[in-house]
Amino acid sequence: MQTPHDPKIIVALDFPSQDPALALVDQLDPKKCRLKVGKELFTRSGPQLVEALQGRGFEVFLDLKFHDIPNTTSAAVAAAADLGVWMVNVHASGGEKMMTACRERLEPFGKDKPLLIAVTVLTSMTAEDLAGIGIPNSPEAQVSRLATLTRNCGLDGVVCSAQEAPRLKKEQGAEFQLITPGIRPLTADKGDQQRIMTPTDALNAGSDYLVIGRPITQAPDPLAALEAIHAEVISV
Ligand SMILES: O=c1ccn([C@@H]2O[C@H](COP(=O)(O)O)[C@@H](O)[C@H]2O)c(=O)[nH]1
Repeated sequence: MQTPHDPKIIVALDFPSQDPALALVDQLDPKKCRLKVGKELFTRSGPQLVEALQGRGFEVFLDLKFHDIPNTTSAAVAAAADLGVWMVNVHASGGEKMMTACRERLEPFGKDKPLLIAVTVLTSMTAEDLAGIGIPNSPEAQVSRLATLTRNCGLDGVVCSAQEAPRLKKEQGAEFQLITPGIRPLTADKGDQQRIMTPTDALNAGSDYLVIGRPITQAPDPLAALEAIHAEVISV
């Protein structure tokens, strides 16, 4: 059962500008969801929007998936920490030195440091896509490998598909956080997502947080869509 102050739903604010994002946010309750700001919205509206969301009482996952040399990436996660975000992420394929540099750079923030998460294999990717970039592993095996690297570097968890959650909880332990996009209620369009799961199945599989965008933001009534998902998952 969820605690009232640890909402499991993270609404992906994939909007082209601040106005439609805030129009939705102003209908939402920070006790029921967190918010994710990704590349499109952040590139348009920047830190000021993140501060506006935090000022409305929401915890923000800054989903910029940093992937660069250790010096650059660790400076970027420190900038995210200065913004006061709840969670920030990097690509695990940036490797051990990069992830370790990021974790170390956040240490001076103490209890105010954001959760540091690494993206494993994007939920839009299949085994064929991995083969296309020279990785012969199945998505599950590649996720598992990158999750082990991530945990060994001392990060808090990974972004993965809920399909990989049972294996990861077994291999990495209960405390290692699993953030899962690719969430699709039964009636929702799959879109470009490949490794998907319903909200209830994802929580039952071991997901700690569900990242949900279009099934809410593109719904005819986004608030009703969120409420329906919230009602579905609150008792899991
Ligand atoms: O592997 C990943 C990593 C990040 N995402 C992000 O999550 C949301 C999902 O949105 P939907 O509209 O529910 O598909 C989106 O912002 C992605 O950038 C992901 O999908 N997969």
